[in-house]
Amino acid sequence: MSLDLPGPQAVRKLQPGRLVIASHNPGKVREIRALLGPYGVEPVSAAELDLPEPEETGTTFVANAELKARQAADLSGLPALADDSGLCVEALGGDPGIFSARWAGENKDFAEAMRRVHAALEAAGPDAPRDAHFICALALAWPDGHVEWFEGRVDGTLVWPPRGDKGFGYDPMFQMEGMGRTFGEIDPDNKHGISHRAKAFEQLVKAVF
Ligand SMILES: O=c1nc[nH]c2c1ncn2[C@H]1C[C@H](O)[C@@H](COP(=O)(O)OP(=O)(O)OP(=O)(O)O)O1
Ligand SMILES: [Mg+2]
Repeated sequence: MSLDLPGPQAVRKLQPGRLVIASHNPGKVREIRALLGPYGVEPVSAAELDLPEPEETGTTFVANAELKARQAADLSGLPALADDSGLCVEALGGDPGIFSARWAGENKDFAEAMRRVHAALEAAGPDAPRDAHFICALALAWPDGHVEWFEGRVDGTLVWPPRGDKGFGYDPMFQMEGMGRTFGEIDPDNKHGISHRAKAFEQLVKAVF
C-alpha cells in the first residue's frame, strides 16, 4: 500500500493548550498520550469530553482519520488529533486494513480478530507469505477547518499463536522486521520508538511543534 497523502499541506503550528485525542480506543489513547508527553500540550480524550464515536465511512486510513479529527474539532471547539490505523496482510490483499477494528466485532474482541486473520491466512494456503504491515494515519484538525495529515508504516510478519499481553489490538501476532519479539512482548516505551504510530508522530512533531 502506498503512503499517498491528500496533497501538499500548509504547515500550521500547534499552540500550547488543550488538544483532543479523538479516539475511543483506550490502548491508542494511552500510546498517543505518551507520544505527546514531551510537547507541552494538554491531551484530553474523546471519552473525557463525552464525544460520540463517528461512523468511519471513508475508504482510506487518511480519510477516516480526517473524518474523526474534524468531528471532534467541530464539537469541542479545540484542535483535535485522530489516528486511523490497521493491520494490512499482503496475502489477504491488504485485509483487514481499514476494517481492522471492525474485524473484532461489537465486543472489540481481538483474540477473535486474530483468529480470523489466522484462519484467512490458512485458507490462503500453506505457502501464503506471512508478510504484513501496520499503517497509522494521523489527522490534526482545527475548529476553523484547517487539517494536516501524517502517515507511518512498519513492516513485519505474522506469528501464530499470538504472544505477549503488553500492547493492544493485533500486537501479539505482529513481529516487526528484524525483531524476535512481537509488539505484544516488548515494553511500551520500546514500541513508542519504532511503531507505525511512532513514525507518523515523528512527521507530526517535525511539522507542528
Ligand atoms: O499499534 C497497534 N497495534 C495493534 N493493533 C493496532 C495498532 N494500531 C491499530 N491497530 C488495529 C486495532 C485497532 O482497533 C484498529 C484500528 O482501527 P481504528 O478505527 O483506527 O481505531 P479504533 O476503532 O480502535 O479507535 P478509534 O477509531 O476511536 O480511534 O487497528
Ligand atoms: Mg475506529
